Amino acid sequence: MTVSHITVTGGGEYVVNIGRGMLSQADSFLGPILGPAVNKVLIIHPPTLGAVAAKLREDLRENREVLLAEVPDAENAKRIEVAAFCWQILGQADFTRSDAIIGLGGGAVTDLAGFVAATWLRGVKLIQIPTTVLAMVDASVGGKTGINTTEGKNLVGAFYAPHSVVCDLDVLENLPRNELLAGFAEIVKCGFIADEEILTILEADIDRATDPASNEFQRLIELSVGVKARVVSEDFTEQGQREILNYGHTLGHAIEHAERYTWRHGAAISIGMMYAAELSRMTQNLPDSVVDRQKNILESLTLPTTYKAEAWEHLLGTMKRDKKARGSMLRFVVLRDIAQPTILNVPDTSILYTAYQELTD
Ligand SMILES: NC(=O)c1ccc[n+]([C@@H]2O[C@H](COP(=O)([O-])OP(=O)(O)OC[C@H]3O[C@@H](n4cnc5c(N)ncnc54)[C@H](O)[C@@H]3O)[C@@H](O)[C@H]2O)c1
Ligand SMILES: O=C(O)C(=O)C[C@@H](O)[C@H](O)[C@H](O)COP(=O)(O)O
Ligand SMILES: [Zn+2]
Repeated sequence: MTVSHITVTGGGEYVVNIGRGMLSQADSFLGPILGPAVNKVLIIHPPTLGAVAAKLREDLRENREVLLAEVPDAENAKRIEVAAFCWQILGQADFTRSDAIIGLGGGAVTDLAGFVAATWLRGVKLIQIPTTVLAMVDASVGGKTGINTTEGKNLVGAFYAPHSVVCDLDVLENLPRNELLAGFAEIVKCGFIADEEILTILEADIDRATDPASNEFQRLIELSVGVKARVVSEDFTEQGQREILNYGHTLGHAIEHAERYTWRHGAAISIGMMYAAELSRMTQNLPDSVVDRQKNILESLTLPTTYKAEAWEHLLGTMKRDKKARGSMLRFVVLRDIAQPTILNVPDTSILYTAYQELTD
């Protein structure tokens, strides 16, 4: 079993383990990570991972009590009612501050599990076991946890770092292809905001790059986690630098809201990144070649890059609730060039509409 380790220091020091075979030796690998003081573990998981969760429970239960919380699939997990369901299980099982929560699932579950761990007794040990590409490279690392409200995406949450992250690539075996490709949107994001090697690997051979069995795939996971780890270690609570991880998310989150959370996060972010690139071309002189390069890479992953013209007013209204906004000032992450992100303050929304017109079918 070869496992690489990336250390993150934001919000406490922890390790992201990336490799294969870790879950097949769950007790010998996860036991020491949980530690001897943990008597009870709650594994929060979606229905699709019921069998994986049950196996994990069998492997871990010899030395501790293990409970399962099956939560609704995908974005339906990120609701206050679901957090309350988890709190109820923890309360009824007398979970104390020396016990632990495992988030086993995609980004929706790791966001929820993180929020539950941050809020139960004001914080219990959290181990993230991401099971989608997106959750491995992004959601499980960095400690942004949260749920949605009727008004928008991730509007309630906490910064709460995990104790450890376990990315076992073997778990991706049954991940549907469209989910796998959607996760690549965040990998592309890391390439454009911080690390051109990611783009080079994607362009060299997209089939190998997206094959979970290939070395290129593992390298992309490691490079992307590396980008995230560096950024969140510098700025855990998003006082500045961390905002670059929001490239493509201002419009992307508004699209997710407009689509009532039925779209994959990565698909919405793909369009959002094209929008940010158009804004960058208009305001930062981002070369046409970079905008075209981003479009080509996203299209090679079959990710969407255009959206409905008639949606603009609704999207603009939702973007005003973006966490980067300050008063009536919308703020966007834009690029001066590859790996040169900066913030664009937008007092006048006319420029936003002009850029949007470039995206419409
Ligand atoms: N906290 C952060 O920093 C951060 C970063 C990026 C995204 N996010 C959040 O992550 C969420 C999106 O995450 P996602 O794309 O992983 O989606 P997701 O969690 O909804 O999972 C996608 C689908 O894949 C299924 N699935 C998960 N693992 C599987 C597996 N191994 N095999 C088969 N099916 C599997 C799930 O049941 C679900 O239907 C969004 O809510 C987004 O806001 C958070
Ligand atoms: O970790 C971050 O910081 C990010 O912005 C990563 C994003 O990919 C992620 O989607 C995050 O959940 C967005 O957070 P939000 O603060 O814009 O809600
Ligand atoms: Zn994201």
